[in-house]
Amino acid sequence: MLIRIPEVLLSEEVAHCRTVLEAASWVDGKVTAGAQSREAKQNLQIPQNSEAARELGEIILRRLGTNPAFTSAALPLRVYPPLFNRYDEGMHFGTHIDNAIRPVPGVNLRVRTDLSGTLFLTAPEDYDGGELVIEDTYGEQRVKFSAGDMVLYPATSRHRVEAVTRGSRWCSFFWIQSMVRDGEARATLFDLDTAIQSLRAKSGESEEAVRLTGVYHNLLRRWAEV
Ligand SMILES: O=C(O)CCC(=O)C(=O)O
Ligand SMILES: [Fe+2]
Repeated sequence: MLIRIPEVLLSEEVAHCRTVLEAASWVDGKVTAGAQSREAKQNLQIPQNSEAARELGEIILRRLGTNPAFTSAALPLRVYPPLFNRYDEGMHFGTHIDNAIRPVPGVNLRVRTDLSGTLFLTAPEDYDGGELVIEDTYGEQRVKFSAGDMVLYPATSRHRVEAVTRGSRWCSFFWIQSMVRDGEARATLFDLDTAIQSLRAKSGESEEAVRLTGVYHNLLRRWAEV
């Protein structure tokens, strides 16, 4: 399941990110790649331990923490500190799969990558190419969202970033360990939660809405690891 989460960052926050990133130093993206993806990866990143990554990562984590769509879709237990990449003209990232386990630098913590996220920091009209292509069970999905929006997709999917042919594509990317490891169970909970929210919006509180909310929490209790 691939989900678009609109307006994770407001336009002034995107602008702030870009200003900070413009002044940051960029290094070869291979520094955080696994053995296979290292061969496929050709982009730039800012170092994980830089002040810029820390400051912007905190802004993004704060926003995600209060985003109802992200919370409902990801049911996050841990979010990997956001990283920042860019693809200038000719850069791309060939087909790969993200590492299953990522140690968080500087702390004794590992994140199991259940979900991958890309948060777009460049408006789609400012570059050509650069689509994130995700191999879903329904076929290939080509993703290029507005600046401030993010895509959340199963980290089990093979994916690639097409070569940029004009301009430069800037993003933040990170991984999420979900409280609900199984993707189908997570998708069922997301569907149920979405239906309950829409039922409440249409008809207010009702006996049925209360019962369904109970079902949601009882399933979550069965399936969640915290
Ligand atoms: O740039 C992107 O959207 C995805 C980056 C990616 O797949 C990765 O770093 O593993
Ligand atoms: Fe990836």
